[in-house]
Amino acid sequence: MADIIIKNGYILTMDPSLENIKNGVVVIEDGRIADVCENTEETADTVIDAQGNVVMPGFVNTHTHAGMTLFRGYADDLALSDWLENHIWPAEAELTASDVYAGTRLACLEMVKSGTIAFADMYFFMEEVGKVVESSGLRAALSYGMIELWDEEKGKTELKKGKAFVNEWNGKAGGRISAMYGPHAPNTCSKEFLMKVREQATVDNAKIHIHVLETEAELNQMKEQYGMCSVNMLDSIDFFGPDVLAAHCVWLSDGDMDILRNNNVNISHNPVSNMKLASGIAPVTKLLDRGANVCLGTDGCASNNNLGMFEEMKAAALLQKVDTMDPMALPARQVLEMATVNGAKALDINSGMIRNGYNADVIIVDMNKAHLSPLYDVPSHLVYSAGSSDVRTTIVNGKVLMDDYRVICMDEQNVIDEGRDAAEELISRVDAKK
Ligand SMILES: O=c1[nH]cnc2c1ncn2[C@@H]1O[C@H](CO)[C@@H](O)[C@H]1O
Ligand SMILES: [Zn+2]
Repeated sequence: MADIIIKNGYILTMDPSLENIKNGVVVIEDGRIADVCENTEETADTVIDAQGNVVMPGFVNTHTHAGMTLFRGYADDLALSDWLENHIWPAEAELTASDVYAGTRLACLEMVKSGTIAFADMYFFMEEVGKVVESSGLRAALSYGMIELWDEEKGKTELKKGKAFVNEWNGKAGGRISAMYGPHAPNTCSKEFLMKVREQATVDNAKIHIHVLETEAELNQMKEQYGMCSVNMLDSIDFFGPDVLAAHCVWLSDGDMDILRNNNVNISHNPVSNMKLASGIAPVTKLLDRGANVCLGTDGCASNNNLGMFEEMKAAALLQKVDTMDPMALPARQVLEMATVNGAKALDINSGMIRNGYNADVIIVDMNKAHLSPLYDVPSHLVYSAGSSDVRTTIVNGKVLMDDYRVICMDEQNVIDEGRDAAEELISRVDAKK
């Protein structure tokens, strides 16, 4: 007997070797997808009727600072340097472990509700993030954000903290958690420090998560300091490889794109954050044309201001169209791949497709809605018309985290209340310091 059978749904497999099934069945057993077919004789403890729904792989959000939900709407409409240096960093200086716990719970609640099954996080007090991920049932690739700022002593303690986190958390929660090294960016960490991080990551067999060329200011600073851009500098120290997740990558030359592609670097595109902070437009179409693995991320809630992947997909598609002045650029199907298949590849998890043997990380999207009728083309609706609140059911590792709009893995109202309380106290501490 199977654990879960989802029947009568439109199965959007995202598997290039398996066509979508108009009225199909997904069988889940021991955390894995055991069968994808038109009919089954199999029985299960839980049978979900997905009539009028789309059954698809859940989203992978490849760049977040989950705890920053506490700063949602706190400092908007500012330039990135002003935003970060005068508002966010002073506020983060007051953050406590319990704040990050509350903020991350709020983030995980939002992700479960909006169909995200895994996320790549870079922040502080990462043990708290680990605890929240472990109890929520989600998957995550977690990294302690190391900010060295050309201070050798600080660099040593930062790397030590990063390493302690990697050693303790890599592979935790039955493999749902992986731990990465998180050097913040090439303009906040020295070349020497980045070399040490690269070496340590190889020794520990851990991946690396880093911001790369998010702004023109970073590009200019790097040129002044090293006589070359971030990508060339990182390439000169053999930093790149398929184990690197580079967020943003907005200010790339054609040569940079070749370097990223040739080194199989995973690129997390964050269009909403890039638009909100006016960072620029990443050359996504060119990267994809080269065969680079480009996935999607929301960035933190202070620059988005939510963690919804539906919005992110739509923004990604529209932004490429207007940038290239080509309405055929980044079509719906391709942007869905970025949000699922490519994200799973970046985090090296067997998710992102509805395929036999893959992780049972499945979402059910309710299409029986006014704004989703009529329905001609499923990918088109998912990218251009659907929204986070259309997700009905979220399953991760074969466990139902949200069942028919009811969150099971946590107490929803409690998480909202505690997040709000933590934010209020945090900001009053910040104000008191002014
Ligand atoms: O868009 C961004 N660019 C650069 N840094 C960011 C962005 N969003 C958040 N952080 C910052 O990165 C650190 C994570 O450890 C935090 O300081 C967070 O505020
Ligand atoms: Zn970021």
